[in-house]
Amino acid sequence: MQNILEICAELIFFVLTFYFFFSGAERGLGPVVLNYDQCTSMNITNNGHSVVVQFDDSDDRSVIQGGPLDNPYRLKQFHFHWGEKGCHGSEHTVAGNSYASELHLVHWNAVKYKTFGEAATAPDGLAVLGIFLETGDDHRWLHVITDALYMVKFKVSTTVNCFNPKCLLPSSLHYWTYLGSLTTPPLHESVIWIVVSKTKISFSMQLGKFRMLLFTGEEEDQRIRMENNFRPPQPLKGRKVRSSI
Ligand SMILES: NS(=O)(=O)c1cc(F)cc(F)c1
Ligand SMILES: [Zn+2]
Repeated sequence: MQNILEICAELIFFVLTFYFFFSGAERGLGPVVLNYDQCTSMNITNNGHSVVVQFDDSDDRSVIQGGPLDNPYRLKQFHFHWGEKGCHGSEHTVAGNSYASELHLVHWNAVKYKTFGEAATAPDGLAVLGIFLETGDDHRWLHVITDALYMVKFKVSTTVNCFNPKCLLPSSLHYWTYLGSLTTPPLHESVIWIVVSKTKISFSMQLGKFRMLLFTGEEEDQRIRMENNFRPPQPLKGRKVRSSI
């Protein structure tokens, strides 16, 4: 009887070791690598929800790869979420703490899918790099974007040439990653989230320029300020969050 129990215990130990070794739970996360071309930005748009800078994604000139990603993902656009005051405005929190704003760099899996729209509905379709913004000294390169915001106060678009968003990113990209969803409707569960742990972008006067934007168009009677365009964090519901550190 004793021998049978010992054999069962060894068998269970072997199965669990095999699972953890091959499940990837222990596999280290490598660095995330950004290869952005200097001149693929096209325009900046107030789309009535946020301010979005869109990129030419017809080829692989601007991609993100490495880390949790199995192949390169093409840069499509970046946009921001922010609050009306204080340190509320980010869509992720760290140990329960939120930040004034959060930058999202949106990429799509052009290796597996033909269009962004198709990728946006697939579980491995999108990779969004999230960077926290906090109030402090104004950021030397963010002004290239914030100086253009007056041109898109209403729901309009204007050109932006040769803006490489890599200038907004921290030097060391330590991150957390998990499988999640778009944070705005249609909320597709199609995002590999990569949230940078070290805030880099600080802004104070510049944040005020985001809060001067309007949700409404020039032709509309109402003038509604664009603020609090963030979705509060949602329950993890069993999602595994992995750390690169
Ligand atoms: N906020 S988000 O990055 O999840 C996002 C990205 C996107 F391309 C479209 C969306 F509706 C929402
Ligand atoms: Zn977003």
